[in-house]
Amino acid sequence: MSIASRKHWSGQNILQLQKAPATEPVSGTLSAQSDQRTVGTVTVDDPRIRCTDVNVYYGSTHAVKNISLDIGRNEIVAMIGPSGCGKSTFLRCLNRMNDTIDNCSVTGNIELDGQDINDNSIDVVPLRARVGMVFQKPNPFPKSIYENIAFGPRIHGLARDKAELEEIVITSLQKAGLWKEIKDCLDQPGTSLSGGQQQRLCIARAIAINPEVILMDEPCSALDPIATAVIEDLMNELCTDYSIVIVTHSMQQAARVSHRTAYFHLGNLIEVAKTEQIFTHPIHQLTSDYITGRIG
Ligand SMILES: Nc1ncnc2c1ncn2[C@@H]1O[C@H](COP(=O)(O)OP(=O)(O)OP(=O)(O)O)[C@@H](O)[C@H]1O
Repeated sequence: MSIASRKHWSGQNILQLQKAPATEPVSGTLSAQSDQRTVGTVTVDDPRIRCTDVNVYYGSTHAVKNISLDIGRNEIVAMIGPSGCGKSTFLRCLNRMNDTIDNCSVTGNIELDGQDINDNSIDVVPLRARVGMVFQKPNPFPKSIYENIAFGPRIHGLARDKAELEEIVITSLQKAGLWKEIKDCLDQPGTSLSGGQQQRLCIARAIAINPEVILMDEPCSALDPIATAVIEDLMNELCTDYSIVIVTHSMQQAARVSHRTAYFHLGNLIEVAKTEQIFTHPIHQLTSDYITGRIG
């Protein structure tokens, strides 16, 4: 399905809002001075992930402040906001990637299918398979295309034999929209692919270990517009099987791909709402200022 034929809003009205003169007051918004409780509904029915009162500290720096947010099943949630507002830090909480950072501590509660992911009994290796991650810069292993995909299922024991492993490799590459392009060169290094193909290889690698959620941290920032459009179309297809959380600096991208958008500012989650509403009728003054380019 192409971006144009998506069932959710495709972002046509953003520019209209961005054209508003910088001095024009935006009616019906809360003032920037009001308290920083999140505007909008942070919960959804039967969430895949439920975050409650999450705080993250780097030493004495309070980077994420008391954030509560649900991620629904088959939902794409975009996180937007100015540089340094805590989007990536919050994203990394969802599969405990912050555990790898020395002075980083996380408080609050994060549940995946009702299970506390920070509980002592949780093994982060299977957790990170269930909540996969795609990074800003494609990072294929220095191995063949085939091995990039086969490695995860092999170490997680997902295939009983070679034939099953091969089937996982093929299915994952098909789901990532890469199979037709590379089916005749599976032995070539993953690094020999173009940037956009490498990013889809990384998505296929995440898919191969049966994730429930895929986290994407600016997955298109190193890609050209055509490769970006391919990834965006792919996200639209993948959300029939997975929940997706994407951090993006591109409001147009958030508008095109996401069902809900969360606006972050200085470590706070300011507002969360259906994407169309955020970009056409934001409630909070800070959201409105960001959408209209007054802060950035
Ligand atoms: N490893 C780290 N050690 C110390 N402080 C950090 C670390 N990573 C991030 N920070 C700080 O935490 C805050 C939030 O950073 P984060 O990278 O999460 O923001 P962001 O919204 O994703 O920014 P950007 O859009 O620029 O990627 C910033 O003040 C940043 O300097």
